[in-house]
Amino acid sequence: MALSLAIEALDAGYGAVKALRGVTLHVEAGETVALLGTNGNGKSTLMKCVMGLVRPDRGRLALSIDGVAHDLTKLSPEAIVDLGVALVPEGRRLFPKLTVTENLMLGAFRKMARNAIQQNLALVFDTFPVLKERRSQLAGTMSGGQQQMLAIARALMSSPRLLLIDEPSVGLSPLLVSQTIAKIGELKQRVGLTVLMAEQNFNQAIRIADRGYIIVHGEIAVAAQSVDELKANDIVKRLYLGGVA
Ligand SMILES: Nc1ncnc2c1ncn2[C@@H]1O[C@H](COP(=O)(O)OP(=O)(O)OP(=O)(O)O)[C@@H](O)[C@H]1O
Repeated sequence: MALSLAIEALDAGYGAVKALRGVTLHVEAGETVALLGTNGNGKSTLMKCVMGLVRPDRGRLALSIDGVAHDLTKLSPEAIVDLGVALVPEGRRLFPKLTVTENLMLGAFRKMARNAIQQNLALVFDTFPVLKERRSQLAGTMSGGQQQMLAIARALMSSPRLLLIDEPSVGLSPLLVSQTIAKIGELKQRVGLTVLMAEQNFNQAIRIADRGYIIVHGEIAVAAQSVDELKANDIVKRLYLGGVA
């Protein structure tokens, strides 16, 4: 199944707060695209728009699945999950008093066949052995890194083709950030996912990204076709690489 995402001239916000202005961005099937920006620049809002959790004021938001376009602006979050999109939210949003397995089961969706759920469970336990070892442990008692793995694994339970990952590095030590990013890269190879990852951590994100965008004050300031192009950009040098633009 070939799935791609196209966002054009998107405006979104919260009343008087204009969080996104004229955002145009695309993610092609099989790509890993980084959406880079510091706090409050609109990354989470963009992810929520794709999931149907925030309704845009203007613009186009569409998935193409095997050449058939689906307008996401009119669909419920459940219908968007049904189409093969899943979000790993910022701050994980796990259920701390539920076990690892219970959290995972909540990621599977209602209409899924029992054997598909079992297959997904086997896949995530194989990908994240620590979750298998700790499957009966309460999510809230696990380390930050393990909780991030669980949040990613839970999103995988709905068999997504497009995974949106919102700031996987938040609250993790440098080593755990590195391990989490490597795991996302590994997963991508393994399951053939398309990934849009919001990150503040430029150097970690570009380890697995094919290309990236820089978002500043709700607008796309840089759209680069490759990581090399991103690194050579003057705005990127100024913001992330300590250079003088
Ligand atoms: N529920 C909300 N109500 C009002 N304003 C909001 C809401 N959520 C976000 N905002 C504002 O929208 C803007 C974009 O926020 P957003 O969370 O999308 O940015 P971000 O780049 O993901 O940063 P962060 O990492 O802090 O989440 C900010 O000015 C923020 O204060």
